[in-house]
Formats: sequence, C-alpha cells, structure tokens
Amino acid sequence: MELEFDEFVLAAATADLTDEPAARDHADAVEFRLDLAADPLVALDDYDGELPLIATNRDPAEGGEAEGSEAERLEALATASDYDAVGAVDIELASLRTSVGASVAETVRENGVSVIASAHDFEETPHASRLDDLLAAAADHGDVGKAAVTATDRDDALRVLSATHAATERGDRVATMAMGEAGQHTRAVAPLYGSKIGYAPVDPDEATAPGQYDLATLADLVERLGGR
Ligand SMILES: O=C1C[C@@](O)(C(=O)O)C[C@@H](O)[C@@H]1O
Repeated sequence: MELEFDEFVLAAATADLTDEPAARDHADAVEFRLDLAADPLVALDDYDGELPLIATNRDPAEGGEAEGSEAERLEALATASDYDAVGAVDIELASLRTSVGASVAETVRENGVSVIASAHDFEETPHASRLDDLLAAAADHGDVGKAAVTATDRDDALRVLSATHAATERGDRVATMAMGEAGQHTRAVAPLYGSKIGYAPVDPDEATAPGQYDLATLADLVERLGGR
C-alpha cells in the first residue's frame, strides 16, 4: 500500500496493530512503532488491516525504545518494507547520514516504499536558521523530512510554524510538530502551513509523544481548520 504524502496524512500511532479497526474512521495510515511492540514481525505477518502502515523503529537516542545494534534496528525496517501493507518507513536523519542508513533507505525505496527522514528534539526548539537547515536536510534525505521538536513557549511554536511555511514555499515536503503543551496546537495548525503528517494515538492513554491529541480530536481539529 503506497504512501506518497502529496496530501496530509493522519497517522494513528500505535505499538498494537489490532488498534487498526478503531483508527479507520479518522486515520489515513497507522504508524506502527516496532520499538514499542512485543513481537513486531509477528504482528506484521498477522496484519490484515485496511490502512497502510508507517514502520518506525525509533532510536533510543531520539526518544525510542529499539533494542539491539544500530544495524539490527535499521535491518528490521528494511524487513518491514518487504510487507505489502507498509507504505512508508521512518528512518532518523542521523542514521540516513551513515552508510548503513543510506543502504537501508535504498532497499526501502527499491521495495517501492517511501522514506520519512526524521529528527527529534525532546529538549527544545532549535533557533530559526538551525530549524530551516534541519528541515532542508531531512527533506533532501527523505521523501518527507520530519522535525518533531519541543516547544516551551509561544515563540517556539511560532518558529516551527514559520519554518514549516518556509520549507513548503521552497518546495520541500515536510512534516512538523512542536511537542509538549506549549506546542500542542501546532499539531492541528502545521498542516495549514504544509506539514504532511500528523500523529495521534487511538487511545489517549497510549500517546507516543508529549502533547499529542487523541486521534478523533486531531482529525476534527485539522478538518475544521482546513488542513486536510
Ligand atoms: O516522530 C514521530 C512524531 C511523534 O514524536 C509526535 O510528536 O507525534 C510521535 C512518534 O510516534 C512519531 O514517530
């Protein structure tokens, strides 16, 4: 199942693929967090859902819980891209800048699967020029360049929206969100400035990042604001 991100994609973020039926009313895809799942490849074998999957195996250095070596972590994503249900794979920009990461991205693309080049900052929002450079680099390495940073005030949130708009204006395909309470509204507003992916848990108690709305709420907000 292809995922090309020409339009906004709302992803139900989960470690449990049996959540998929409950996501169908609001989500365009399911982000499957392999790093949070008990037996991810068994879950992929058993998946018979309708929504395409984004496979993520988050690096512990960027807030994830993937185990094993970097090569094993990335290899699991290459394996995931072999499944027809997987339409995109999330690989951290830092990994894409290594030979192993670049090789896995090549395998993923050979399987007809999109690459989301992601970068995360759980401490702060970079200053404007750094954020611009980060989004440009991510968009250069991936089919979508993603930055999930942490806002502590309204200035941070505005910087994320401004960077999103600037990236979109220069023709880069990006996905952005400002994590945390101060950035929560950016999850609904960033799509208006060109952000192509939003993430929300089906169950509010199963958030995969700080400040996420639940799926139904984010779907409604983005719809009402005109972001999809
Ligand atoms: O990178 C992201 C974005 C995210 O961290 C968020 O802030 O919604 C949620 C993660 O599951 C996903 O892989």
